[in-house]
Amino acid sequence: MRLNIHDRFNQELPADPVLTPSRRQVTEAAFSFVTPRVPSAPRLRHAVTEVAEMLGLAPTDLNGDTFRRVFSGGEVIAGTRPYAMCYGGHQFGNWAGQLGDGRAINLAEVEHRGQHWTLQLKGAGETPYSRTADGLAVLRSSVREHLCSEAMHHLGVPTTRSLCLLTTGDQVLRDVMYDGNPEMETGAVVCRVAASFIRFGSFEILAARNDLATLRQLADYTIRHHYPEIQAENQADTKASYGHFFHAVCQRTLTMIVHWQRVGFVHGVMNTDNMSIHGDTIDYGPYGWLEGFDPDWTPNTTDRSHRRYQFGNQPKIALWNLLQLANALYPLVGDAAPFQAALQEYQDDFSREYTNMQASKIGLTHANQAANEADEELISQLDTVLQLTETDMTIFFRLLADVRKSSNVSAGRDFLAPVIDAFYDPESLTDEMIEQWRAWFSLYLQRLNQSEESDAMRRERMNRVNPKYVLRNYIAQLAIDAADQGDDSLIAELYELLRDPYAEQPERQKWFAKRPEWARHKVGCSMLSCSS
Ligand SMILES: Nc1ncnc2c1ncn2[C@@H]1O[C@H](COP(=O)(O)OP(=O)(O)OP(=O)(O)O)[C@@H](O)[C@H]1O
Ligand SMILES: [Mg+2]
Repeated sequence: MRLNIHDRFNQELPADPVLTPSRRQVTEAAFSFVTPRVPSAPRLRHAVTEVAEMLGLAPTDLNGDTFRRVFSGGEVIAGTRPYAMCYGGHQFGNWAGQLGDGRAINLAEVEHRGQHWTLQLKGAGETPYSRTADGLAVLRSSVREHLCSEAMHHLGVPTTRSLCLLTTGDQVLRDVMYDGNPEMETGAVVCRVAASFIRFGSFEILAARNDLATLRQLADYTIRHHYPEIQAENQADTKASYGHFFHAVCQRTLTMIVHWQRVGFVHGVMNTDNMSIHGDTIDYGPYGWLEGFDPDWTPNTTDRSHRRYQFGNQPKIALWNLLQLANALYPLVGDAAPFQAALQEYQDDFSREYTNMQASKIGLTHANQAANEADEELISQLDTVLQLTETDMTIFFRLLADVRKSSNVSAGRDFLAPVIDAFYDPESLTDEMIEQWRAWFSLYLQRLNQSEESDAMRRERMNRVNPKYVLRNYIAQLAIDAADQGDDSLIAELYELLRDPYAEQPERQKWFAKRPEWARHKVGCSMLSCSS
């Protein structure tokens, strides 16, 4: 197994001089060197050939002993020095001080085909940032992280990738529902891959400590390697470059959030330590997928009372998080204007991009123009009717593509036939609800009939925007239950399914189904805790 190692982060930025994993505050440093824990009996459970190829690995490497040892933490790649990054963060709206990679360990950076990738193990043991926890991860949460990273990538959502999932052979104690019933679970490690794992909190911790020298070093480093176009344009004016950097992060974050809302993804813990400066989705913890279309829904039990991170709040929370990043970068510039301008632009652009995305989900085209008022009305009314009775988001939008321009909505319920499978209980639709749906469909059909486009063409366009298959909460749980019994076939099957989420895949139609009743209140299917 050969990787083209080209480390930069741990070469160019200041290191913590202490080399033990003793828990501590780490100052004037961007990271600490650490050694991954050696697992007792590592076993490869699933690997992604496509990510391996992206890194320059051969498919045959995946089955080798070296691969198993390196990506379970048992062997350090020659010439590399693994490290944990120092960062802080705002958790649920409050400043939490130093957090850092408590169980993530960066192995190395790899250069392949002109691109740089950082390899990071999650769950490979203690670091100076582990605080009161053990540095480990369990199979349950690792299956979720591994499958969802790849599913999101194939949905077209910016995300960290996942190279592989291994179990360590060690047991890990976890209290899943924080109710005083801890149990032993199977330990696991995932290898994540991203351009870098620099987070909003990486800057916040340095600003909070007023360590402007390291803050500037980190900002310069990030711009130099990850936003080189900004450096090129602002050679003579580094202050301006920090503002441009912030602007670029705002725009990438915006893109990521619009995608989340498009596919019905709820992150669950949008703390600033879980926000990537690349606009990648990072930290697949208590995330979930909207099943019934309910903007108030959050899967995270820790957030049950405040619902800060519910689906409908995600755009606003991203803005709040960006404001924290602006505060952290401000001392480097000393002028609030560029930050305010970028935040304002985020809001303006967001509302336009969001409406356009929603319009595309119902098949409207605007030939590069913003949606007009009538279309906005159509979109907002849909939001209301979707919530009349429990209606599956993914299934509804996918089936909506089957509606014909010639449909007759004047009487009866038949006009709902194309989308009827999206309703959890079609019997619960009252006459009044039917009339609301009828009103919406009449407007919708009027709008569709303003266009010359054929039903087939519109359907094709809509099916590229509305996935057929997403990693429903209960589906992930089925894969976890099987993996817990040693059977990884469902992980492999779901990985294949989710590689092509917009395709019909008739042979896998059983996964195009509403959440079954048994999963409605089952832990892991509708409620997720942060215990992972
Ligand atoms: N089992 C654990 N051992 C040590 N530290 C942990 C553990 N679980 C979480 N942490 C730390 O607690 C903080 C918040 O955790 P959070 O759940 O956001 O992250 P995470 O799931 O561990 O990781 P990441 O953000 O890297 O995906 C982070 O500093 C994280 O490293
Ligand atoms: Mg995290």
